[in-house]
Order: sequence, then structure tokens, then C-alpha cells
Amino acid sequence: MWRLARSAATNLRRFSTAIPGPCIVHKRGTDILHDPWFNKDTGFPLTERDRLGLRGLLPPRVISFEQQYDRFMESYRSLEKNTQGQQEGVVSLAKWRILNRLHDRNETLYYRVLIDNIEDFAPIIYTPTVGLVCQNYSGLFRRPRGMYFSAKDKGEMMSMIYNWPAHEVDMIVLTDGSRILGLGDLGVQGIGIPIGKLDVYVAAAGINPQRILPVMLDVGTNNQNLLEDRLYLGLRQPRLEGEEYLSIIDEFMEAVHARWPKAIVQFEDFQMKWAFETLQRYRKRFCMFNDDIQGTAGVALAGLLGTVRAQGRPLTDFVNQKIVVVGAGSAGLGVLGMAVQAVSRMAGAAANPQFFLLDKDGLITKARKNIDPAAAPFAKAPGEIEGLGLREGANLVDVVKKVKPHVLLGLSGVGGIFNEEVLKAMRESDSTKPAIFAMSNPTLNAECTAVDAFKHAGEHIVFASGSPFKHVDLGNGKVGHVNQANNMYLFPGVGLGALLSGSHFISDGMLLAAAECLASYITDEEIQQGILYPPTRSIRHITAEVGAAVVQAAVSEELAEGHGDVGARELMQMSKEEIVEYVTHNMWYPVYSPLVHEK
Ligand SMILES: NC(=O)c1ccc[n+]([C@@H]2O[C@H](COP(=O)([O-])OP(=O)(O)OC[C@H]3O[C@@H](n4cnc5c(N)ncnc54)[C@H](O)[C@@H]3O)[C@@H](O)[C@H]2O)c1
Ligand SMILES: O=C(O)C[C@H](O)C(=O)O
Ligand SMILES: [Mg+2]
Repeated sequence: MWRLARSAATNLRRFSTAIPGPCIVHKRGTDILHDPWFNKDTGFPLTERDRLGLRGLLPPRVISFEQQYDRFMESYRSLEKNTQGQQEGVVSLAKWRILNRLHDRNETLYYRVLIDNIEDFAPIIYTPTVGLVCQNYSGLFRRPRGMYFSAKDKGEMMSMIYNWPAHEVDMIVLTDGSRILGLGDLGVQGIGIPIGKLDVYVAAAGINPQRILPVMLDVGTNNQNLLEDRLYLGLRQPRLEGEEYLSIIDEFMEAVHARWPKAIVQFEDFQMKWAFETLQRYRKRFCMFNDDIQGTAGVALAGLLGTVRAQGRPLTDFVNQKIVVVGAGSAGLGVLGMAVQAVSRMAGAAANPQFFLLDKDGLITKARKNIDPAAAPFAKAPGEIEGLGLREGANLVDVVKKVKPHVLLGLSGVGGIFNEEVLKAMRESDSTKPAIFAMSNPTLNAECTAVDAFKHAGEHIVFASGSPFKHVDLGNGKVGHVNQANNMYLFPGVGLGALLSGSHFISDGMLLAAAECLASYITDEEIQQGILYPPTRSIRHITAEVGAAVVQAAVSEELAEGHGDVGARELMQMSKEEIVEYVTHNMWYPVYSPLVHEK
């Protein structure tokens, strides 16, 4: 395993004195102060104020970047102090507002505070607060961010795409708002998700914020409350369906490809039917992936392999693990698809994985009427479950009691579905260290809380959740470790690696390499403490490694065509260490660059 020193994690360049290269700006005066890409607020040096026509437009004192940083953090900390004891949602939204104001004003400072304080700020700009932000979007809306394409724009997208001010775009996150976290159809309000995901791209993968584009494709909403809400900002019409729907997505993808043929497009929070359909439709034509299907699968597989190690078993024992997956949507099916691939690689195609899949109607078997074609490959044959006393539609408690699974993994979007009875049934698991993954987001939609998991299933479990929970005090100085099993550990590296490889599409091999890299990142000592994933504070470091693994896989599959000055041949000649260096070197880091005006 190749890796940089882990200590070099996030603050790598915080105190670097290297002079950053200049940045060309085509504006002057107040236009610069109003542009968060270039604005430095009171940080503009006097010479720059002269050069850019800013003299007199700012108070005379020049404040250093570090002073600005400290001033922001002080106001953030006093907000924390002043809101102590208030309702959690109110506090989170207040924190989101103060961060969002900075985002709107000065992106360099915003991303620096985000990178340095990612553990504190990820739950605000990302899951879970981002869910609350989406729910309250109409009320919170002050200014637009990203682009909005609606069903009314049909035929216009090819020209609209040129309204975006940046010449280059590397990363696009796209949603149609139809399945926002576990919150359902939020229509245009779902734009908060691409914004949050791209913030993670900047913070974790070092994608330049001037080269990101959050996109909302508004094809209507089936959420009656929104349709009746007079402040709703999206199209007030039911969602387009069938060919009408696909023609909108087709047009958008063509427009993006025409302007930025190398941009990576991440599909996010599409309802299941469109998630699978669009993935199949575009994955070989464009450089795109579906984060909920493929990103989640990789993160879950890394965690599942970790649980095998936690039991003190060799990785190949994965083929014998009994895994109950609750939720047969885009995420659950994505996870099972990748897990089955892993089993067949380990034990050959004839292997018979012991995976059990449930949806809202219980255990899915081949006897299920109108079974979803995407779920069909994972349906149990009657012969496989009769011996266990199970049948089509068996409920969760029964399944857990009878299967005695090694792992119980929830991607159902249903909060609390791992109730006391289910968790207590996990005490009878055949594993020495049963694992519980409550992966649904946001927090209230998690299948169980961390406290309940340790209380009811036992202190020896391994626990992971999609949204962050605090570690659990088990008494006597013992701590129940809480892992965050969230695709944020994977998608930034997948996007970054795909971009830097120059591959025209994202192959299964590239995704698998990402998952394996994440899985092998954790040491045996950490695994023994129930740690399956790195802490959020090392996300930039793990992302560099995942990105490098993705580039490496693209090179070995002969898909890599290079990026910028680095061509396919150079990539092929690089050692693993050099690829990590290449990736790290290409990660943007927020510092004030000297601005040079050009007409
Ligand atoms: N942690 C992560 O990284 C991550 C990644 C992707 C999705 N998620 C979360 O997973 C959840 C599901 O996402 P999705 O895209 O698969 O959604 P989806 O709508 O495609 O699927 C939801 C599935 O849950 C099933 N379900 C509903 N009620 C159920 C019940 N009572 N018992 C059993 N199954 C039930 C549905 O039948 C469906 O199969 C969301 O909350 C989302 O936030 C988490
Ligand atoms: O957004 C997240 O936190 C993870 C995931 O993509 C989800 O849809 O829940
Ligand atoms: Mg998602």
C-alpha cells in the first residue's frame, strides 16, 4: 500500500510561505469586491488596490489572511456560545447561515476555514444540516448558486450552458431533486445537495472552486405541499415521466459535453428508477457516475471488508458473511451489486453469497409478484430460505432472528426501523463482532441511533452511520466507536481520479480500486477498536489516495489519456508513489493569489 505520511493530512500547506502564482481577473473595482471567487475583503494589499481600482473602496487598514481567518472563527465560536441550549435545528441553520454568508462573499477564506475545520463544518454544509437547508430552501434563498435547467428550457440548453461564467468546468454534480437524502421529493429545493457535495469536492479533493458547477434539473415535483406552497421556487407541475423526462436529461448531457467535454458529471439523489436508467444510458458515453449507487457501494464494501477483519478472519471469509440489507433502492442495490462482484472475485462465479434483501414489503424472494428487475438478481429462491423457516415478505425481526447475520445494513430511509427488538435479535448473531450499519440520512432517518445500537445489540458490536453521531460512552472508560459510513469518503476521490486520468468513462475497475484503497487505509490496530473508516479530518489525505488508486486503475486498463500537460505515456511510466504525488500536486488549496487585471 502506497501512501503519504498520514500526519500530513489537512494542514499540509497552512503555514507554507511559497508565493502563489498570479490569477487573471477580467474585472475591476466593486465588481471584484462582489465576486466571491476573487474577493479578499480587507485583505487586498495596497498595491493591488491601486492596480485594480479598489483604492478608497475599502477601509484603509489591510488585514492579513490569518487575521481574517481568526476573526471569522471568533464570530463562529461566539455564535456557538450564544445559541447554547437552543433547539438543535435552529442552531444548525444559524451556523449554516454564517458559513453561507462567507461562501457568498469570499470563497478563498470560506474554503480555508472549511478545510481546517472539516470535522466541525461537514455536518453543517453537508449531511445532516444540508437536508434541513433543502427543506427550508424557499425561506433561506438569498442568491442563486449553480445553474437551474427546467423543463421549460427544452431546446435552449445548448446556449444556456454558455451563461455560466467560467471557461473551464471540471466537476458537475447534478440532481433532479426527486429523492433528497431520506426526505423524498424536494423538487428544486434539492439544489442544496449538489452545492454541499461540491463543497466536499473542494475541501477533500482540492477541485478548484472556480471549476465546479452545481446543477438542478427541474422537471417538476410530485410533492403536493411544495406544489401548493406560494413561495416554492421551482416549476409548479407534476414531474415529467418517460421519454419526456429522458429527453431533458439527454439535452443537458449533450450541452455539457459540447462545452466541457472533459467535465465529470456526478448524478446525485435521483429516485431509483431514473438513477439506474440514466447510469446505464450514459456511463459509456460520458464520464459520469451515480454517487448513490456506485459511491455508496464502494464505501459500504470497504466497511464490510473491515468487519471481516474485525472478526479476526481473513478477507476471503467475506464469501461466508451473512449480510441483511434493508432497503432495495438505488443505494441498497448498488451495495449488493458490488458485494456480489467481490464474492465472485474471491470464490468464483459459482459462489452463493449469503445476502438477504428486504424492502418495504419484507424479505424479497423469487416468489415476489412484480419484482423490480434491478432487485431480481438478489431475490432468494424458496429452497434457500425454507430451511431457515423464512418465506416471501418475512419481516425484519424474523429475518434477523433466523438468519443470525454477521451484518445488518440499513439503506431504507426509515428512521428507527432497527428498533429495540431488531437490535436485541442481533445479540444472537453468528459473528463474534456483529456489525450494524445505519446508513440512511439525515440523522432522523437513520435506522437507529448509535446509543441504541450499543445499548440493545451489545458493547461488542461495530457501528457505522451515514450521518454523524457522537462516540458512545459505555461506562468504565470504555467507548463505543461511531464510524461515519458515508459516500463522502469515496466520491471525491472517484471524481478527482477520473478527472486526472483523463479516462472517457468510469469503469468498474476504477470504482473497485477506490473501494479497495479505502478498505486498506485502516490499520489492524484501528480495526480492533471498531474503527472502519478514517476520521473526517483526514478526508483530504484519504481522497488523494483514493484518487491515485483510481488513476492507477485507469492506467492499467489502458483508459487513461492524461490531463493538462501530463499525457497517457507519462502516466504509464509513473510509479505508484509518483501517481500519488501527481494527484496531490493537482489539488487546489486556498491562498490569496496576486490578482492581475486583463481586459
Ligand atoms: N450513507 C450513505 O453514504 C448513503 C448513500 C446513499 C443513500 N443513503 C441513504 O439511503 C437511503 C435510501 O436511499 P436510496 O437511494 O436507496 O432510496 P430509494 O428510495 O431508492 O430506496 C429506499 C428503499 O427502502 C425501502 N423501504 C422503505 N420503507 C421500508 C421499510 N419500512 N422496511 C424496509 N425497507 C423499506 C424501499 O422499499 C426502497 O427499496 C436514504 O435515506 C439515503 O439518504 C445513504
Ligand atoms: O448525501 C449524503 O450524505 C450521502 C448520500 O449521498 C445520500 O443520499 O444520503
Ligand atoms: Mg446522495
